[in-house]
Amino acid sequence: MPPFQDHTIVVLPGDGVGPEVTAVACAVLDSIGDFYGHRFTYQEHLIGGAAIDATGEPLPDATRDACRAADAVLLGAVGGPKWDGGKRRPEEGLLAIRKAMGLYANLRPLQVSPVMAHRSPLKKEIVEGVDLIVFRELTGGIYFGEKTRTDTTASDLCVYSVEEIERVARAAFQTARQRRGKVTSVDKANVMETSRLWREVVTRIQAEEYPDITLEHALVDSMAMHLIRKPREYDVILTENMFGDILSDEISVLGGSIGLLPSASLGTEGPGLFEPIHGSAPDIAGQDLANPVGMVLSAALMLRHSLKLEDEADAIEAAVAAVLAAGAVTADLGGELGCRAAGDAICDAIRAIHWAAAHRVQMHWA
Ligand SMILES: NC(=O)C1=CN([C@@H]2O[C@H](COP(=O)(O)OP(=O)(O)OC[C@H]3O[C@@H](n4cnc5c(N)ncnc54)[C@H](O)[C@@H]3O)[C@@H](O)[C@H]2O)C=CC1
Ligand SMILES: CC(C)CC(=O)C(=O)O
Ligand SMILES: [Mg+2]
Repeated sequence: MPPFQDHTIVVLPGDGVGPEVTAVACAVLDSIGDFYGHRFTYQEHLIGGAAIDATGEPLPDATRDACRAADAVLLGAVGGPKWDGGKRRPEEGLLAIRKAMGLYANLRPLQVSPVMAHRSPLKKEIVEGVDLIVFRELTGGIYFGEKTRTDTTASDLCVYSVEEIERVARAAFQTARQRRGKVTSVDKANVMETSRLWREVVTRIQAEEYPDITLEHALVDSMAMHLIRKPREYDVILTENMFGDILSDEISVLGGSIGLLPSASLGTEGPGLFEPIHGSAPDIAGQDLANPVGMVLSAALMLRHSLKLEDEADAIEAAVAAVLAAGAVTADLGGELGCRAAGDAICDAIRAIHWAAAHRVQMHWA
């Protein structure tokens, strides 16, 4: 047996279902570590509402410093009604950690297998075989612009620089090169100046650096409709912060539940941050009802992108596919398992897959 390789993972459970799903992801990582020779050390830190309660701040300095020094960061979710109307908001902590770590590209992949298509509320023939990835710009746009408020008015400023658009566009085009070679850039260039700049920059980057990639532009309102009517036509979807936030929740319906979708937030250097696309789900928090799959698949993305452990990431994805096919699922997908039991099923599948592989090797040698 080779010596264990050590990896330090900062875990930010956050609020609501966050602690439930991050606990499952860590258990799945431990199962993978047992078979592939890795020892994951988890450093838990506060963020969001839990951090406000403990320190008054949604992103304490200790959390920010630990994230910057980690090999990678796993995050559950933040927010909830408890903090609505408060002086500080949990969501500020999430925006601040993304900015502090320079995570400008948020990747939200979706592949709809036949078994997922069967559980989707949309027609099977529309969703089966969907294989797309959203590249959402993550540290610019209206979420980060100046905010003002008087008794009678409120405003949120939307700002994008050429450089912010160029770097996320390059990331999307690079990925398209390894996929089916098509990028759909989504904006609102018929109305918004930031979208006109977005379209000009994306068009130039494609012409100058990625002439082999097919680029099409779509307006966000009709795109919301096309994604439900003909989702198989899309490969890489490139868009700004708020549009990407909204469209990726929409496409989660294609796969049957928002609880299934993972994400990777990446910058040019330094550790990535990995989180499911869903929020803190206060309506089901604390009841062992959350689907942990989006969080577990985020851990797989962490292995692939930050730790460069491709086989280990593949093994988690294979185990998740096996449990979904076996119907070992939570209530959002019509199943009877709780969050913890769904996690146990994934760990069991990892053991079964590993045992079968080892057994085949022995039989081959015999
Ligand atoms: N990344 C983050 O931390 C995010 C945080 N939020 C915050 O979360 C709070 C709740 O926001 P909502 O709009 O309700 O969005 P949400 O994503 O938390 O929940 C929307 C619906 O999906 C369900 N759902 C979400 N995750 C699920 C899972 N893993 N398994 C099964 N069902 C799941 C919920 O029960 C709810 O019915 C808000 O405070 C919001 O600001 C929202 C989005 C992202
Ligand atoms: C809660 C937010 C800051 C953003 C959000 O909804 C997301 O990143 O999915
Ligand atoms: Mg969102």
